[in-house]
Amino acid sequence: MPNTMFPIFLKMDQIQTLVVGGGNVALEKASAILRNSPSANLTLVAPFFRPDTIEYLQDFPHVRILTRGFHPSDLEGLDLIICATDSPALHAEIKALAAAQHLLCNVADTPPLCDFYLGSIVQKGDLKIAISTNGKSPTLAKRIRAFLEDVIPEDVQTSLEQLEEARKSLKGDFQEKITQLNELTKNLIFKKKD
Ligand SMILES: C[C@@]1(CC(=O)O)C2=NC(=C\c3[nH]c(c(CCC(=O)O)c3CC(=O)O)Cc3[nH]c(c(CC(=O)O)c3CCC(=O)O)/C=C3\N/C(=C\2)[C@@H](CCC(=O)O)[C@]3(C)CC(=O)O)/[C@H]1CCC(=O)O
Ligand SMILES: NC(=O)c1ccc[n+]([C@@H]2O[C@H](COP(=O)([O-])OP(=O)(O)OC[C@H]3O[C@@H](n4cnc5c(N)ncnc54)[C@H](O)[C@@H]3O)[C@@H](O)[C@H]2O)c1
Repeated sequence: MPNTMFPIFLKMDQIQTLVVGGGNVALEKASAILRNSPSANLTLVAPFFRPDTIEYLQDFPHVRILTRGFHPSDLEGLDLIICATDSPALHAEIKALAAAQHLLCNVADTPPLCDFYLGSIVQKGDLKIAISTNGKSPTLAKRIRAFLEDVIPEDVQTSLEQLEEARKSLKGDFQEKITQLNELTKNLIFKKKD
């Protein structure tokens, strides 16, 4: 069965996200979000925060840190929730509550409880590529990210900005614009080897 998941790119400053947990895995997931979306509306709730987590979050003063156990009322007003505690029982409880409220839920170490997976993300300026292995090997996803980071030219941002300008200034109907943009980008980044 191929990977049937549907990737989307979320505007994290327009939705509310909660990470439950304050340890290593919570830091991994919170930093994955903030690396991509520094202005994400993010809250973390946990009775105990590891020093590394607190230190990382100091650069993001708008992120709310609640130093207490998870409470079901924490789900009010949320759009996304990521479970990253050391309690599988709590994760199962949160997943059930989230499903009842149509909230999208990720349970970091339990794929069957996830409505969505985090991807490995390549970022070069405005270009962003998300990689998934269908949960089969996050390590391979990481390797493919490193490979793409290496082969995608640093000046891809310049090309993107030029294309944005061209896109705005092109005249003609929709089909003509597509033809012109296809022509402009024909030899831009990757040229098939003969
Ligand atoms: C991509 C990335 C995004 C991120 O987290 O930011 C991500 N995991 C990353 C790294 C990573 N995670 C783990 C290792 C240790 C080595 C290994 O196990 O391979 C490493 C490698 C490392 O850290 O070097 C442990 C692990 N992860 C999951 C399980 C449970 C299981 O598989 O059953 C276990 C075992 C826990 C245990 O042992 O108990 C599950 C998931 N991890 C996913 C995403 C989702 C599937 C993505 C996909 O479709 O590929 C999914 C399904 C759910 C989710 O978490 O969203 C990020 C790479 C970022 C980057 O560097 O680019
Ligand atoms: N550290 C890793 O990279 C890693 C790798 C594979 C698997 N795991 C598993 O993932 C789980 C989490 O690992 P970790 O290293 O992040 O653990 P951790 O001890 O660093 O963090 C656990 C966090 O869960 C919080 N927590 C506990 N009860 C809570 C509650 N009721 N409400 C809110 N938060 C609560 C704790 O306060 C703490 O912040 C563990 O079960 C671990 O075995 C971790």
